[in-house]
Amino acid sequence: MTDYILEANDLTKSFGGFVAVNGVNLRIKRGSIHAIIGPNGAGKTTMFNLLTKFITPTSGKIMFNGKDITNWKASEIATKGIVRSFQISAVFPHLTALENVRLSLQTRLGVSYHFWRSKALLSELDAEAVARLDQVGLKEYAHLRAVELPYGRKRALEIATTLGLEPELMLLDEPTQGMGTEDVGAVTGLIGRVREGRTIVMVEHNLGVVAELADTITVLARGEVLAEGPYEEVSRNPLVMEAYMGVSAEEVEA
Ligand SMILES: Nc1ncnc2c1ncn2[C@@H]1O[C@H](COP(=O)(O)OP(=O)(O)OP(=O)(O)O)[C@@H](O)[C@H]1O
Repeated sequence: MTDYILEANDLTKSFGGFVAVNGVNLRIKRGSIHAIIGPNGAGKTTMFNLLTKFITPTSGKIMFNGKDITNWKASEIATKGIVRSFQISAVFPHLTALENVRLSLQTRLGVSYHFWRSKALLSELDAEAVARLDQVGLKEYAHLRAVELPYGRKRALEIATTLGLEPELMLLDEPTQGMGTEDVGAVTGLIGRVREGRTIVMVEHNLGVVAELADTITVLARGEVLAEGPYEEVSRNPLVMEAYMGVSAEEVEA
């Protein structure tokens, strides 16, 4: 098995004449947390959508565990161990936290349509769902409907439903977006806890979160890789500072 769970080779995506991602090479090390950052319009979301197969690349290749998955469908990858966190709206608002997690477990086990046949299976699923909720600090919220949960807890629920699918590779799209300091801390801690035994790729704007969690950071700018490395290294890179602050690399160095 290769050291890299996911690799993008010369990945390009054009929308009409506009090149949003341009010849990007990316290697995600097994067991790591890898963050993709960059200023607005850098191509992060496009890259994320390419890696999770929501959109098809114009050219280039994506390899997962050494297998070419470039032409796989989004629906196929989930059953192969790659799970993308869903937007909050995808957590069913009127189901309870427990029911939401149970649904993800049913999806994993392929029992969506006949789960009602077995009471034993249902209680087994319930026990596992409670364990997942406990893992993300939501056990005592199990019987609240998702809509009743505060924002940060909804994100935790979203992560619990993602975990329910037992992903080998978890892709998180801005996990702390729109959160207050307290929730950011809670979700950062949570990601740190659930990383055990898996690889996490995340697009994240909050550099504090990235500094705390990421082993490797890829900085995108104008659709290309500007820098890559650990936080201490990329945060001192004048090209990165320039991209973020809009001053020239020479000015930054001066
Ligand atoms: N479907 C599309 N059609 C045309 N242009 C697109 C499309 N999707 C993205 N783009 C363009 O590609 C560029 C990169 O967009 P993308 O959303 O990937 O950037 P981003 O780094 O995620 O930005 P942000 O931080 O603002 O979310 C932008 O200029 C955007 O306008």
